[in-house]
Amino acid sequence: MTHAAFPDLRLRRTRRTAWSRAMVREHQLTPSNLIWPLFVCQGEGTEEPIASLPGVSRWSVDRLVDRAKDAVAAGIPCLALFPYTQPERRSEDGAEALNPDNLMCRATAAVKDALGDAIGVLTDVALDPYTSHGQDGLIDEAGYVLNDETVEVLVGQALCQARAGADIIAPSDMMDGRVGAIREALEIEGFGHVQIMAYSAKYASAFYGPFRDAVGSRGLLKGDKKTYQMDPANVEEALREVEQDLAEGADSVMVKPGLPYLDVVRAVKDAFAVPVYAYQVSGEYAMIEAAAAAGAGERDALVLETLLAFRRAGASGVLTYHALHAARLLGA
Ligand SMILES: NCc1[nH]cc(CCC(=O)O)c1CC(=O)O
Ligand SMILES: [Mg+2]
Repeated sequence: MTHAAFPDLRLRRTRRTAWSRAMVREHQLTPSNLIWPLFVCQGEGTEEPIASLPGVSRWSVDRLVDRAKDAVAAGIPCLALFPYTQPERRSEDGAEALNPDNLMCRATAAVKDALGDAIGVLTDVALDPYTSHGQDGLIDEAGYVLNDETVEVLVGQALCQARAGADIIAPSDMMDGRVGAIREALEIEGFGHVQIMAYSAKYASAFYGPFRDAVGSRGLLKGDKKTYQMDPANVEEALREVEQDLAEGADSVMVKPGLPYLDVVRAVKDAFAVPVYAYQVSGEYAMIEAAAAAGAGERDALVLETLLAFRRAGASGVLTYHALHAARLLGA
């Protein structure tokens, strides 16, 4: 019923003041929704800026611990660690992933030694930072990534990370069956408490470029990852991937990239009552930074709006290179 002069529905009424907007806000973003991905490099006192990710650097283990302390102070509950492996330690079979003294293991142990349970450490399981060909697994003569042979190595990599103190193992390789194999090995080896966050719906995306610079695999990678990462056209297949990883023992699942795949986040959240995470990946970060640098948008507002969008889509949390900045904005 509408009167000539008075609409009977005034949705603007509750938007009039900040206090009122706060009262009717449907979704919240807090620092506890953020996971901060950090890159680790060799050395001491070292910071190596990454050109394609302005504002993001690789840190030597000692300086990584300082970043972890920053995260704790800002209320971030978890870090995700990625190594830049020295070229001479990369090989066809990625054996460095199994070295208990590799950069990832040393970084994980250092953060855990310094901070204990004040912060969680999530470690990435996949071979691309360690292989001389940049693929996430072992390849045959034709360059095809072998599934079952790769899973065996990933199990060893996961155990290596768990022994170093990893709290959450995050397989990002997209091999079939790796979650179950890793879960079983963790149980047998006494790591029943270690979580698995599965990169379940990981797409073969054009948004990973700066990450490959950060871990040093961009120049090495020949071809693409389309025989294991998902086709951006598919969403039903994402649900099947998630279903399988949950059946195999994943504690939480991830959709990656983030913003272009919010529909997938929502579909997964609606279909399964589990924690769903999204990865706002390197190319998304770079887009926001480029927009801000070009004066096309205001950085802080772009960061907070995009992160809130993940919450609206149903994500429990977001992996984002803006985590520290966002957490500080939210805490202010
Ligand atoms: N296992 C590889 C891995 N783990 C996380 C990212 C990308 C993250 C980002 O772009 O921020 C990738 C890249 C890839 O699949 O090539
Ligand atoms: Mg799968």
